[in-house]
Amino acid sequence: MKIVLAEKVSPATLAVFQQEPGWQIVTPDQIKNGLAAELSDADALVVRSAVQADAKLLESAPKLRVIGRAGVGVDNIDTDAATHRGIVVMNTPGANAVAVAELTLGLMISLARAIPRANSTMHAGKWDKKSLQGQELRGKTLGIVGLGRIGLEVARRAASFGMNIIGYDPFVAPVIARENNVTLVPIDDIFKASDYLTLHVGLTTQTEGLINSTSIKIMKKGIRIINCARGELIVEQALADAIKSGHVGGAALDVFHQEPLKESPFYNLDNVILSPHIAGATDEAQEAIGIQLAMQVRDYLKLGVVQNAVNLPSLSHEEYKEIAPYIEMADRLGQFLAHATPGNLENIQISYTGRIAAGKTDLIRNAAIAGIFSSADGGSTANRINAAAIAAERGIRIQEDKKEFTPGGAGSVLKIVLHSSDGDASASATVLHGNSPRLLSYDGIDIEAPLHGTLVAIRNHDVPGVVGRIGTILGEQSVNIANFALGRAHSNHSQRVPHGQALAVVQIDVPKASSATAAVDALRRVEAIASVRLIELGKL
Ligand SMILES: NC(=O)c1ccc[n+]([C@@H]2O[C@H](COP(=O)([O-])OP(=O)(O)OC[C@H]3O[C@@H](n4cnc5c(N)ncnc54)[C@H](O)[C@@H]3O)[C@@H](O)[C@H]2O)c1
Ligand SMILES: O=C(O)[C@H](O)COP(=O)(O)O
Repeated sequence: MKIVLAEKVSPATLAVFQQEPGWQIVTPDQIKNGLAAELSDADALVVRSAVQADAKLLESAPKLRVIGRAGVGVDNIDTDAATHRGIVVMNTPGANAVAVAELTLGLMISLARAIPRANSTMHAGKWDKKSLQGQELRGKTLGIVGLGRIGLEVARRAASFGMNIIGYDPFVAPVIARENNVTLVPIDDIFKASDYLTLHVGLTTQTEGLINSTSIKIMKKGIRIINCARGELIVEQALADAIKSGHVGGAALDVFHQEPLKESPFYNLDNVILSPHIAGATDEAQEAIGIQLAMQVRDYLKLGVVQNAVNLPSLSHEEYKEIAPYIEMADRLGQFLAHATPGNLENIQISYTGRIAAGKTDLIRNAAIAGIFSSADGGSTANRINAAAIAAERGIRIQEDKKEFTPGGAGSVLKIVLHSSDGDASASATVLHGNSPRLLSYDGIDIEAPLHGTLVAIRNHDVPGVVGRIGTILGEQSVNIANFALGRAHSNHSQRVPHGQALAVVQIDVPKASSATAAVDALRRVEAIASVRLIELGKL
């Protein structure tokens, strides 16, 4: 495996990767011919906030499977382009929350007590005591926009200063706010009531330019604004103008539209404190982030475990372990069904029944689609990350339904129905003995067959002698049978399979048996034959 660390990460990050025998780790100082060239054979890319992992850069990384963001914000990564290419993007939520919260409190106190100016005047040999009288935080109103991991850490600390805390976050439960002494209010009330306003939201189309000339106008005179989230949340010129006019009493900014900051409307404004995007940069946070990210990237590359992905729902290690056999089963079921089904695909219907229906099913869905595509077109680039996106691009509709509880305790069953130009085809499967994928039905005929190795699916007339002849032909061709499963059509079962037909799914010990299957196909009483080879895909 080749891991490219495009930005400085803690030594602990490197140590995790270095423990893997044979893994090549490229550190930022070893990147001599540009990042794009380095990525041409890389499996993983690790970035912080400076490197722009855009669509163009990703084009130069044909083997890339994962981008690890050592931190929280992923606005420097084109996650759509990554998803399209089947690349998982993962970050380390929460690992730097305390670091950012502590700097936020530090900046609030610095604004209240003009600590930077006290320091610089002293270093200039001045004793400027008279101009340095400040205010207390106690009793002031703090408005927090974004009550996620960082926002709540800020709230807890601000409460100990005796501040009144109001917050705005449309996605937080009132109980969480209450438990952290935060009163939830509409965003305009945050602007109107806050003495201090701190931003802790990610950069999205909703949050970009949140602080602008219009929102500033309704803010309380003298408000102080702290931004340790993303520069683009603030229209910088509007804030600088409001500070110059005295409407805004001060600002402390850790993040900017352009980083590194080269020129700024905030330069030389006395009551503006600037820091170079250091809110998350503490020894403790970087150590925690580095170890967490390296382990996530390693586990994904080695085991396929997807943790803290931003382009797929996150799974804990335990959740992943539970659904991993169903992911594999879905892939094989998709392959089986697509191989055995002719026609142009229009619609894929995936039904989850039992325990799997209660959990996160995106990876199972994507694996099923990837399996279908891998059989349908040999050169498919669909994988378990991008399969649903590729289906959407191809105009293939995906329908999903879930039934958590089933009468009779049938366990977890996945059913796929392919609607194609030639009609419908369906198959269902489950996992037995912990990790053995089993076919349960095909085209409405119940059967119980292993979903691995090389399978030959044969539809024949349900009359005596056919099964024996199939066995004889395979034997004559020296094809050993590993498993022979039989099922029969019942009336009202399937329109595709008329009553009086049977299904045999034969697992054979050779990867190909063209002459044997041709001989079986030639049997007078065999209605149809489809040869299916299911490949052991391993983990992602
Ligand atoms: N300066 C730094 O070094 C630094 C370090 C870490 C994080 N950050 C930034 O801080 C941001 C917050 O980090 P976090 O770990 O708390 O993330 P988080 O995902 O835990 O919290 C973000 C919160 O914002 C809320 N939210 C989303 N849209 C909103 C909207 N329109 N209005 C109000 N709230 C909204 C979400 O519900 C969530 O609770 C990150 O996205 C990142 O950009 C900066
Ligand atoms: O989103 C984050 O985690 C912060 O912006 C930290 O960015 P950094 O890794 O470049 O310090």
